[in-house]
Amino acid sequence: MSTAKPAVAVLGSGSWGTALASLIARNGHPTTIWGRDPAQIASINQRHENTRYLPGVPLPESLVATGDLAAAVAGADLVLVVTPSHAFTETLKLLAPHRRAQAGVAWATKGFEPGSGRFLHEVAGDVLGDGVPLAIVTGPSFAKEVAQGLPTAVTVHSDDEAFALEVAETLHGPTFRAYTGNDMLGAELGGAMKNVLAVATGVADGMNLGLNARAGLITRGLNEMLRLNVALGGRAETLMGLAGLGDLVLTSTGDLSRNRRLGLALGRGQSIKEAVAAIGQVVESVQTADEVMRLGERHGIELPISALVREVLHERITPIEGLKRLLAREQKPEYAEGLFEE
Ligand SMILES: NC(=O)C1=CN([C@@H]2O[C@H](COP(=O)(O)OP(=O)(O)OC[C@H]3O[C@@H](n4cnc5c(N)ncnc54)[C@H](OP(=O)(O)O)[C@@H]3O)[C@@H](O)[C@H]2O)C=CC1
Ligand SMILES: O=C(CO)COP(=O)(O)O
Repeated sequence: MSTAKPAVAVLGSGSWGTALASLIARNGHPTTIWGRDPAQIASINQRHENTRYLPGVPLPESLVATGDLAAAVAGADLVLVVTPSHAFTETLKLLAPHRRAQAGVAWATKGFEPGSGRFLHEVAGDVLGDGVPLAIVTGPSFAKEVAQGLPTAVTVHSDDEAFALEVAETLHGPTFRAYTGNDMLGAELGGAMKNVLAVATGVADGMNLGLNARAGLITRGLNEMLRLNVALGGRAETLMGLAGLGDLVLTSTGDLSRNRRLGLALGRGQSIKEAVAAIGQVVESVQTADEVMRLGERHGIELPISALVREVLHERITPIEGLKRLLAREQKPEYAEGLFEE
């Protein structure tokens, strides 16, 4: 009997795709990473380094990079999509005709389909059709730290328990814990919303508003996540775990976060254009803030912090005006009635 581990194709060769591909290759899986930039592909194959997105971090020699998506997925038992949310639908459409019939599809992208606001599991179900095992990988995980082998815990959610376990097993290793769950909606909502909320704490810290303000924003941000999640049918416990609270704390407090850094820059008076250009990588909140607010409006859920982040990101109000509006809100009970009842 063969003991070969399942082959994995990772689609997207930015910082997170490269870090996950490196982890999976180190776990002994034949691993191919697909990207669209020939310079990155050559650098991964020849120097075993992604000089653009993870400079200075050695990658395993067994990791193969290619610019040919069909070739990347031809032998794959599992496909992991790690492109930004704006490229998610397009990447799945490229994948669909080449995916092996038995290969399940997971993704580590955080956000919604821009414009439609659809959840990524809805997009995946639509593009790939029924019967394809789907899973989301999410949780507090900076690419750089994972690539450096620092301890990390994530969670894998799927409606298909066996597939969640398969994906978790592929990722799980000596310094990387992968938990499992079956609340795709809640897990996706947490990963998307924390990016928006991290901008708010970044703005407050950029304005030197202090540690009390930071803790208040994180906690009230969590409350926004919980209320929207419950209205959408997600489970509160998912948001109290790695996919929600865990990632919210990491992204709101860790300066490796691009969304936090965007907030810091805005709080210090930089324009959004300057700040995004200086970061030079994907900053998901810029699109996600609109989609979160559309979801809130559709379901009648008030999201004061997310709303102000959206206004600041569109430069319709300044951070100072945003702060004044938040502080001027009426006094109210901390929790909406029935929030934790299912
Ligand atoms: N970095 C992190 O720590 C984490 C990131 N994530 C999530 O992972 C996703 C990817 O982010 P991340 O890797 O960090 O982003 P990066 O900014 O590091 O890299 C983005 C990558 O996406 C590629 N890309 C952009 N548009 C397309 C497209 N249309 N088709 C194919 N590839 C494309 C870029 O290619 P090119 O260079 O050619 O533009 C680049 O390789 C995001 O949703 C993010 O929220 C989740 C957890 C951790
Ligand atoms: O999702 C992340 C960590 O879990 C990365 O956050 P940023 O996209 O803000 O860098």
